[in-house]
Amino acid sequence: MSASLKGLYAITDATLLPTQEQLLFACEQALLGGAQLLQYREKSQNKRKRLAEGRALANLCAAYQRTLIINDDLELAAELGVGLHLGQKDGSVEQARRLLGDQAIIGATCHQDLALAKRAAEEGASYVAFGACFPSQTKPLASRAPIELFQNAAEQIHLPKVAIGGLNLDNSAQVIAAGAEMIAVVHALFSSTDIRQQAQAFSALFSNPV
Ligand SMILES: Cc1ncc(COP(=O)(O)OP(=O)(O)O)c(N)n1
Ligand SMILES: Cc1ncsc1CCOP(=O)(O)O
Repeated sequence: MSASLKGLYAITDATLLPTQEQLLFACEQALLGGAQLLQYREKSQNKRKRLAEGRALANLCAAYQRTLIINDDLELAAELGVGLHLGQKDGSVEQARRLLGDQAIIGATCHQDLALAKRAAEEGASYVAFGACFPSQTKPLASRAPIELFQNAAEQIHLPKVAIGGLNLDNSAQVIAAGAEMIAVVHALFSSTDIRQQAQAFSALFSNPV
């Protein structure tokens, strides 16, 4: 299945979605609302829980022909046969590419650093992620990336660029206009009382740029 690396990138959060039932319901709503990528971001060390939830999300994504991305955990991504997102301390993109194969979607955190993005591209990343664009409730200590970075990146990095951090319906349009192909959202999506409708509203920003 070839993934579309343009649009809304939904990222789960265990505080907002503590049970597997809530997780699956919320993620299905996000997919129904048009999320193109879904990332399972689960920081617990409970391997059994991570495997069970990861497997359930992989099945859900397969049913909707969307791609699941596992945050940080190459072993779990390989076991499920899905994509992977790596932070700078989570292992090398090159090694992940060797293990997961040519078709896997592999993303890399590049903070606000174009040199990191160039290296990720050379190592075989599918997308690069910059942020935090705005103050983030989910990750308050995340370093900040200026919006202008996306304009500079457009000339130098020939991969889809994902924006993350504090993105909501009021501030995402300017990041898309600056050149981000995807916006990755946790709080403004999964804290919504109507996740499907919220996902639709985020997705519409890509078809109706302001
Ligand atoms: C799409 C996307 N971009 C950046 C991150 C941050 O990843 P990382 O640096 O590994 O930090 P944690 O998410 O592990 O706190 C991401 N998860 N997804
Ligand atoms: C994982 C991560 N990395 C930088 S900001 C962030 C959290 C994004 O969550 P939110 O959309 O709630 O700000």
